[in-house]
Amino acid sequence: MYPAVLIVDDEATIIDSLEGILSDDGFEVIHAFNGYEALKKIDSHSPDIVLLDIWMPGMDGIDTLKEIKQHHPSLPVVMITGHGSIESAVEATKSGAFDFLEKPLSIDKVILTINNALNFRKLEEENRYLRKKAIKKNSITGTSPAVRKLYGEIMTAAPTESSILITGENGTGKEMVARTIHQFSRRPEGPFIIINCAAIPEDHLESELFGHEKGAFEGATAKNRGKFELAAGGTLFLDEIGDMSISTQAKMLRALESKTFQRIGASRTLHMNVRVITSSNKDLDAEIKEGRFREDLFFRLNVIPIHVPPLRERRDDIPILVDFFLSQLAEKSSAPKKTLSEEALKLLTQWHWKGNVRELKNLMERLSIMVENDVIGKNDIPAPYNPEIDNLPEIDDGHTRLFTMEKLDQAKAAFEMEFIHFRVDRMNGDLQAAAKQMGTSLNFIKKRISKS
Ligand SMILES: Nc1ncnc2c1ncn2[C@@H]1O[C@H](COP(=O)(O)OP(=O)(O)OP(=O)(O)O)[C@@H](O)[C@H]1O
Repeated sequence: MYPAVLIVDDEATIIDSLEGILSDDGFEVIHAFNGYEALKKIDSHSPDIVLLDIWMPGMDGIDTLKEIKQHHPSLPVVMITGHGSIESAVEATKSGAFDFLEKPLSIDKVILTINNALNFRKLEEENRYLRKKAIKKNSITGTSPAVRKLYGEIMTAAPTESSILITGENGTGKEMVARTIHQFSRRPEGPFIIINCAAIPEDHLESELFGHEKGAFEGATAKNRGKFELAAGGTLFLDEIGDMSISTQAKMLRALESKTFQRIGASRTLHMNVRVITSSNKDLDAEIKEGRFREDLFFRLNVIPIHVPPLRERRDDIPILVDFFLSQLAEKSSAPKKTLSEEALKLLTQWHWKGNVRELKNLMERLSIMVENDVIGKNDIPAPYNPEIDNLPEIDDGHTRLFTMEKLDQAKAAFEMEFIHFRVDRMNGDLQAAAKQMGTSLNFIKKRISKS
């Protein structure tokens, strides 16, 4: 299919000559003599690019451009201008024109500009596609009322510029929520920068956040841009904010209030252009009471609070998450997708999931590697998730000791003792029950135990 170019000009001679040149170059050409006709032709012919004369009677080029951009924001528009009309050119740029062609038109320049615009559009489309894919990959799986409520909160908060504090236990998906907010924010094309306050030594955190000049402190051998600069135009996600020291908290508050900051060792003040999202798995109210977290900073960060509930409070999501992770793993390893038997799934929906979604994700990875069958059964679920499978004791020491024995009888007896004690412990000291389980008599056990 040939790319379609819409030429909009009130001068028939310009249209004729451009039409001739572009048709010879393999473009499909459509024309319009004024802005109104152009808007109609865009709707009826869906051109790939518009060449638009800036000076036209009636609706002029700038007004037509504004209308086009309002209804077709991704359609590239190249303005055709008279020589030296700088003011109109500036206004057209502000209104979203892709480029300019100056009259008298040069054929080579026209073709080059059209191709640039078409390539740019293709790139933009690719970006949009990749972004959609990223959103899908990062999307919060789950249909429980808790997750639906969370989605609602994310969608309300995302398009604002307010600070957001995300709370929730480890592994509940706080980072994922922050990424989703960024993707649906007003700045999705901007960077999403993460800094984990707990993972960075206290004396490095300030320079990581604000950057430093060469020589600002011992070891600062080169200038370094901080995360506030790197996140410009995008979102800065401060994970585990509860671990930030009081002195860094003070600097952070100052920066957020003034919307400016300085690199360490610099005199120049930089303007801050970031959306700040923070997260914490600590109870910040308690931290404030203990004097470890500044209340004024908390209010600054907590303009919109979002709580991510633990997995045990949204067990309905477990089957969906299991299916989601198993699909993801199958895709990654190009192997057939595994499923969980009903009994196996039942076991998992009963577990308390202290490590939340991360723990579930890790278990699915482990099972998909360890289990050969396509259906993962109840017996494949390991301890401690499966109460019917014993949690084996730490036998390493005993193991070594048994293997240092030379005589088989001696090793057998030693093993027997360990085994009996272990089984009796498992039955909370109930010798009768342990004997039954082991298939021996009560007397036999008693004798053995009295020997030890
Ligand atoms: N609802 C969900 N759907 C799909 N994957 C999820 C979901 N929630 C969490 N995950 C996955 O679980 C893992 C842990 O999530 P994430 O890192 O966002 O949690 P977190 O709360 O930020 O953890 P931490 O407090 O330890 O930093 C990630 O691999 C993430 O992709």
